[in-house]
Amino acid sequence: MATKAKIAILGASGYTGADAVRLAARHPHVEITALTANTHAGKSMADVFPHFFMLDLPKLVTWESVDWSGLDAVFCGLPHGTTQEITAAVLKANPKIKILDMSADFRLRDGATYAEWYGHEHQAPELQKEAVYGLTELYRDDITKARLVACPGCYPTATLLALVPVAKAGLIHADDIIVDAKSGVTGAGRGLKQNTLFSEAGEGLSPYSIGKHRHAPEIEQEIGVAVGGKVTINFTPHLIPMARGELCTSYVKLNGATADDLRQALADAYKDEPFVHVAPKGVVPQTQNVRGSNYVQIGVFPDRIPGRAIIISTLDNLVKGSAGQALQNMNLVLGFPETMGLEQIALFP
Ligand SMILES: NC(=O)C1=CN([C@@H]2O[C@H](COP(=O)(O)OP(=O)(O)OC[C@H]3O[C@@H](n4cnc5c(N)ncnc54)[C@H](OP(=O)(O)O)[C@@H]3O)[C@@H](O)[C@H]2O)C=CC1
Ligand SMILES: CC(=O)N[C@@H](CCC(=O)OP(=O)(O)O)C(=O)O
Repeated sequence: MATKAKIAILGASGYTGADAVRLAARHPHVEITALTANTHAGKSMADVFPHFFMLDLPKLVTWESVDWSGLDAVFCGLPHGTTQEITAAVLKANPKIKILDMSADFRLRDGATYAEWYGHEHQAPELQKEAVYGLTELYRDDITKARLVACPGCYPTATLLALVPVAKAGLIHADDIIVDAKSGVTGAGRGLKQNTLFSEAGEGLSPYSIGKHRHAPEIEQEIGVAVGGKVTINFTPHLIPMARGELCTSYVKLNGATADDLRQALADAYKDEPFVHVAPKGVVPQTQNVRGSNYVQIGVFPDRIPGRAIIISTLDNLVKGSAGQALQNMNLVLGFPETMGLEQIALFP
């Protein structure tokens, strides 16, 4: 594409939308043409996010007032449940536009599973069928051809990148996986919530949605695709007192393999992947190694219990866990080099 691609970012007054702005603003082939908000519509981006003082950005408007003609791609950083009808309206106005959805609205492939976990029938079932699951490293070819990319949640991205290659190779028992996950509080969005107040999240570690988090069926769906069968996993997320970052510890039962075999299988699977780093033996992944970057780091360790291993994976929930992966997918659907605009090194410490 010779001229710059024109993009809109829906939900730009939220955390994922703002990180999409941060990344897209420095992408050499992108022009940010429209930014939307709900309660913040009418404000400038610098009013809502003062750290954008150096950028000349469009004013925040409601999504209904955007002119979709002439746009090449749209990032959706909207609460789950709101994106289905908005996406349908956008695609009706411009059927050629590419959608990079960061919400959960199009990730589950099965309508009944969606209704069970999200409490209502899907509002755009045809689009749900059309959507491609946007975990870049697993579905690159399909994403390249897609019009609607359902970018995975932060927990599924971290977990699936750690587990899919070893489950697919039969090195672990896919029906005996325990995932213990921790997320920084930006994972819960920018809206005011009691549990993300500094006084309540700042000095504690809180498990939530124990045994029933809506990302469990998303993870099960994709491990199920990898092994060709139905699987159930045990998944417990925790809110941890840091702004951004996520770390998942997966406890697995080995199927005649060793921890070294798992590490080698992961290293082989990701040897050409620009954003997945399989740590050498003994190197412990930590959130600081990936904060602010689009990288994922994975480490494998033998368990003291014979026949078991522990896989640790970490990412930044607002980058590889949402806006970065969406931009990576935008690069694919618009034909730009996949890593363009995404090669920032982690902000350490
Ligand atoms: N935060 C994270 O780490 C991750 C989030 N996600 C998903 O991405 C999506 C966005 O998350 P996040 O950025 O954290 O959320 P935020 O709550 O920070 O932002 C939500 C955005 O959506 C706008 N909005 C809210 N309601 C409506 C509506 N009814 N119609 C139109 N716009 C609306 C808000 O506008 P206003 O501010 O003006 O009210 C705001 O711009 C969610 O689906 C989330 O689950 C996915 C992966 C990681
Ligand atoms: C800390 C926190 O609250 N995290 C969010 C997950 C963020 C995310 O990835 O949610 P989506 O599936 O909607 O994209 C949660 O547990 O619901």
